[in-house]
Amino acid sequence: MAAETSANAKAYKTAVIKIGSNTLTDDEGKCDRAYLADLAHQVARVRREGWRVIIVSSGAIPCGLEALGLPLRRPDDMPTVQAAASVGQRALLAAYDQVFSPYGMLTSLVLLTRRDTADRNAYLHARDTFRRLVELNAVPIVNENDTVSVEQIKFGDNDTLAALVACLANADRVVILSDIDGLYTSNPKTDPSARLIKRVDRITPEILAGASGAGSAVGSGGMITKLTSARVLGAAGIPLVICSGRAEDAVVRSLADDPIGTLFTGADVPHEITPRKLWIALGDSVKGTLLVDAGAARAIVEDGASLLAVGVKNVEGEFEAEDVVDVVDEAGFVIARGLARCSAESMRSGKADIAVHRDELILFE
Ligand SMILES: Nc1ncnc2c1ncn2[C@@H]1O[C@H](COP(=O)(O)OP(=O)(O)O)[C@@H](O)[C@H]1O
Ligand SMILES: N[C@@H](CCC(=O)OP(=O)(O)O)C(=O)O
Repeated sequence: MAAETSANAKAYKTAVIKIGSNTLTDDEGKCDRAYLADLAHQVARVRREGWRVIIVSSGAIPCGLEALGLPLRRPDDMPTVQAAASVGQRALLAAYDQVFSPYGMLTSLVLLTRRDTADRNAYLHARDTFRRLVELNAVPIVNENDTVSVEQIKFGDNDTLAALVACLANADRVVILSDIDGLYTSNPKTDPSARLIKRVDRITPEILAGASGAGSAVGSGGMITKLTSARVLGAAGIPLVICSGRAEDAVVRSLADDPIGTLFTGADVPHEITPRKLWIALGDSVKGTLLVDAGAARAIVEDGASLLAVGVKNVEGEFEAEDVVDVVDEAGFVIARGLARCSAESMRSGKADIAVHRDELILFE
């Protein structure tokens, strides 16, 4: 496959396609090779239409359990989970290779933990590598490095990882292939009156209130992590489609603007998301919450100002300076995420001046 030069780097669009474990496995919980073959066919089609594709694939753990002949449900002990991920990641990549190579598509493997994008240098390396892989026309298969991930450096779900990869790769669209056919007004598995929402221009408090966690023993994150990812992608101006991975031609339709699932349109005027801001948004875990008054909320959202401590009405959680905190408005809606300039204790004691500097604040609104 010929490598492209950077001179024609804009001749294609980049899609990040995230495939959940439920989508990738059959009813018994085994890797569904027929499904992967259909996926490869679809990827080959969209590539002919000018898309370059990065796949964020779950499924290492179930595929490892299958290969090891272990019961096909998530083990309780971490060493078995991590060993299964190690065996399964290899098996999964072999399965991808088998279905992609007949189309002349070359796969690559990228396994990440939070640590790999945690400092600016590591982040920039990851960004450059993704962009180069896409330029070289490879199909990167990305997953969390479950074999070495421990709690402190875990993304924990591939929805977050997909959003991070999309921002790193400067993607034009993200598709989440899920076990559900889109975002509903509430979880349809527990609420029969839930309705599918076909288009979302803004993620409102009502939409967030209707989202809950994973709906199966295999999936992780559920709709909550998808919506957090959607907000970051929205701020970056990257549209997202969430649809059923099992719907016919799901990938082709999602990239062809043929209505399917739920489309999150993203901001018309994207915020500039610097590497540091992206890391704040997705790279670290949130340690506390700052509830701000209406004036402070307006100042940060409308004027792009820093968050001053006088505007913070309540500080929740115990955090130190440089920890990640959510900024919520008086209704409890998360409007931004940022790095605390000082500890929770100093904010409560009124000693602080700036609570979060604007260069370290990512706005979701
Ligand atoms: N508002 C909602 N709309 C749709 N699904 C929801 C909602 N709230 C929670 N869910 C749950 O999220 C699940 C999808 O996420 P998840 O379990 O992580 O699977 P996957 O990895 O296949 O995407 C759905 O099966 C559903 O049970
Ligand atoms: N990294 C794990 C999957 C984690 C995950 O997010 O799963 P899912 O919610 O099914 O997309 C694996 O490869 O099995």
